[in-house]
Amino acid sequence: MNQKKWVLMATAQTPTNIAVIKYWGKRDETLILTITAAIGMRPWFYPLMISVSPLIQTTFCTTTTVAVSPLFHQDRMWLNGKEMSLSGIRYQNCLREIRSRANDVEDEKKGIKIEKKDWEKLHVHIASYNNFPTAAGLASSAAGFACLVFALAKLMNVKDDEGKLSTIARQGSGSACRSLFGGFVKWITGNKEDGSDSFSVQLADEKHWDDLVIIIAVVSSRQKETSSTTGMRESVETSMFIEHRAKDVVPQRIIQMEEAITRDFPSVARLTCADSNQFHAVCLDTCPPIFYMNDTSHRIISYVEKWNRSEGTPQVAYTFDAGPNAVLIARNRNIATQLLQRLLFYFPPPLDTDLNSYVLGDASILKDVGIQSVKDVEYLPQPPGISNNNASLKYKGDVNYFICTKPGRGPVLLSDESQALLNAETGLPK
Ligand SMILES: Nc1ncnc2c1ncn2[C@@H]1O[C@H](COP(=O)(O)OP(=O)(O)OP(=O)(O)O)[C@@H](O)[C@H]1O
Ligand SMILES: C[C@@](O)(CCOP(=O)(O)OP(=O)(O)O)CC(=O)O
Repeated sequence: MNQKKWVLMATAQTPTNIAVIKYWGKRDETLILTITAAIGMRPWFYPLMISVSPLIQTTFCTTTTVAVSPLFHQDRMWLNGKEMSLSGIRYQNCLREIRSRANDVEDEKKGIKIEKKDWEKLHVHIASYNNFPTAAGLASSAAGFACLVFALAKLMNVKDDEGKLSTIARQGSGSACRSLFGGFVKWITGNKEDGSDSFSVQLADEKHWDDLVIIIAVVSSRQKETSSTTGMRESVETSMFIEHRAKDVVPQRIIQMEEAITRDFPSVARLTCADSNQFHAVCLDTCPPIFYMNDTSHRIISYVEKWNRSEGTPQVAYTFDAGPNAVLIARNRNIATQLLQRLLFYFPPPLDTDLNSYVLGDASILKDVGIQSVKDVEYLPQPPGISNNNASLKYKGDVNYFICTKPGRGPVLLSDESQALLNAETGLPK
């Protein structure tokens, strides 16, 4: 290793993912091994071109820069601008595993040569930023740990494929195991005690079903009271229902969901809604009970259920992770337009809201709905099938904002150094 004062960096971006068959319950807390398989989809990656600049932003993603330098005296991490400790077992396990797979790295332009054996002595700096609420039931740990492992793997020239990397990300957070791929991803339970057969596989990539449209209703950005880690531990300890779910329900649902992903929307919708409801029923069966959804979440469920029933076949699926925020999957753009129209009718923004901050992501759906300003929302027609008595039932301000997006891709490396979160000379946050 040459001793000049250099800093070598890599920056990656990873969208978060939503589970359509939920992971809830561990059989090993340290290695993070699940009691059931789980299937997730990658919805939250919608490139949003900002017209006045060449910047490409993404909706709901984590950006992580990792750096290595002989200047660094210890491993350090900054999350959303604040320094945090890396002493926790999850971070330590990820760092140890990835370091053990590091290879020789050479950057001829910068005159940097790191040999495989040097990695044990070198320290890393990590800066990560979530452009969405952290620890609020929007899977920040999934995007966060997947992005960290992916970025470190690139920096350290780790040759393992995404499946192998998923076993490392899994040790940061279970849901991160599914986040190394785009599209639909299955986390295989595995049987081995060391967890080596508990990894993820891609079932279908993001292009396989790209007419799906996803609308996320962010009902609350507040940090939830019971983290997923604590919640699922308490469910395993106290819920009788969780065993039935793990033994008799999820194995069949996984098989059915894999079949349905061949573009059978009604089956995907039925399975997704049923699994979300059952996961929340397990939370309720936990002692003390865990309430992740709120009245707004319940209202959204009943609107979708009524609509689906009136059509005779599901048009929209809903699913809720460990929080009140709804992820709604529409079978195509036409249905998504109707869905957004209905959502805006029931949950109009307060009058002083800028529409561009109320509907984020692919806001072009707003045009299809025929809305240009907040004022237009007031004149939206009443959704069919509601009696006039209920027409006045509007819940202004109960949804913080909506995001329109599509199935998305997996982690990507950002080659443009201006997007790095660490300074290229000091390796400290910019
Ligand atoms: N960008 C990130 N990089 C590294 N770690 C992160 C990042 N974002 C979040 N985390 C870790 O994940 C923790 C939050 O995980 P938690 O499971 O409580 O919430 P969540 O993932 O947002 O919600 P849920 O999993 O229920 O959808 C944070 O306290 C932090 O330790
Ligand atoms: C409801 C879920 O979102 C739970 C996610 O739990 P986490 O992956 O956040 O938990 P840990 O493994 O303890 O970090 C369902 C899912 O993503 O499958």
